[in-house]
Amino acid sequence: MTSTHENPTHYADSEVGRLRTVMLHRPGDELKRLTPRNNDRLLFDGLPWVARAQEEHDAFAEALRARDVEVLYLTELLAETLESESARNHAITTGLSGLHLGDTLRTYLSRALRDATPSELAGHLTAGIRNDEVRGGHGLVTSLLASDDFLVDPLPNLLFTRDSSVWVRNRVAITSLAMPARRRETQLTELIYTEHPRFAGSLRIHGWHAEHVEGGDVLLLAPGVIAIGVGERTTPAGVESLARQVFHADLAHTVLAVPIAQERATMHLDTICTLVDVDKIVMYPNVAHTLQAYTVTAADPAAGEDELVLRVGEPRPFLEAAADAMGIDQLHQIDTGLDPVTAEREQWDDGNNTLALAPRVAVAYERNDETNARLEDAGIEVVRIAGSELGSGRGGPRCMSCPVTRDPLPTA
Ligand SMILES: NC(=O)NCCC[C@H](N)C(=O)O
Repeated sequence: MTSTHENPTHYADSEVGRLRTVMLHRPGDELKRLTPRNNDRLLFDGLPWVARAQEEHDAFAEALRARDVEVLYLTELLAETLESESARNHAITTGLSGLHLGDTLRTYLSRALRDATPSELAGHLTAGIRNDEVRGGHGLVTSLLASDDFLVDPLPNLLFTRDSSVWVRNRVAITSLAMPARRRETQLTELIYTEHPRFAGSLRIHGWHAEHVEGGDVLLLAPGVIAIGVGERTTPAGVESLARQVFHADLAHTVLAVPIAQERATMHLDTICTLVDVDKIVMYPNVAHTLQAYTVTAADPAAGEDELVLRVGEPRPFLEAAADAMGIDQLHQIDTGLDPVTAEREQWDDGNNTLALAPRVAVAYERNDETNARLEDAGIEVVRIAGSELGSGRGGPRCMSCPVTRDPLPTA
């Protein structure tokens, strides 16, 4: 294993503590699977020019390394994980569990994948397997499926590592993705966190089979305070479940459940707002005044009961509820764009989706001129990256990064 060392500390208690280690996924062959007929189902708005997307992503990774951030690549971690035989067996069994395969084809593919090298297997699990790529083993299912049907779906949204796992203090939450096109991603992140030596012994919360929670909805507003968007992806039951777990493990004292419109433009809370300082948030102004939050805290279990009781407040304006929970006078809002149309365009282009590298330093797509100018006016250093091709999957710097280690912020 060359790219990683064993058992370092993994920890994140905020959005803005100095970023030390991040997991990215360099876009690969899975993006070459996108066609005009499957891109909607696979949650891409267009067909990215893959080589350019890779260049843009390499520049993103380089900008992080230039700030002394350790970059881990999901595919490298996966290939290293698959060196273990138990991990290979598990990955093959779960990867081929779809009922559309049938027993004959499943057995054939399973034998073929057992002969693959770890990096070939990682490639098949991420780029998928098309019917016409199967040589031999022909049976009823392969004959009846169309030649370009996928036997194992590609995972083009692996690019958005934010969504498939979240570190909350020293625990990692394996999320449970709502959209069928993304569900298999968390089988891979779970495998990495279970079997890769770097993560051996990591404590866990949640799981891919649990209520839907996506990482893009989870914002670590401050140590002990977590905002969770509830909308197209994370469900009310998902928030309840995660809140219970973070309280039970003493990872947070307050969860803010934040309803967001169930639309593609606002698929996750981090498409609407992200923190750029301990008390500054870049936010889509068209929703800022209507965004509400339910403040959730834990009460002691009733006598004779084990289960934590969740105390749920009345809905309040999000910015007020957040400032109260964070113990600050005000959470200052920096608007995306100057007028509603620019704001709508820049929100769509992930202007709100920044990745903080430290308090007052954030990575942002260069295309969002007005948002970036407003961030700079507010004293934020903006590290601009290109995203013309990366953006076709509808995610920005925050979506494309899973912080594994950030320096702790002092508790308020
Ligand atoms: N946190 C995020 O907003 N992630 C972006 C996910 C984009 C992806 N194409 C999706 O629809 O899930």
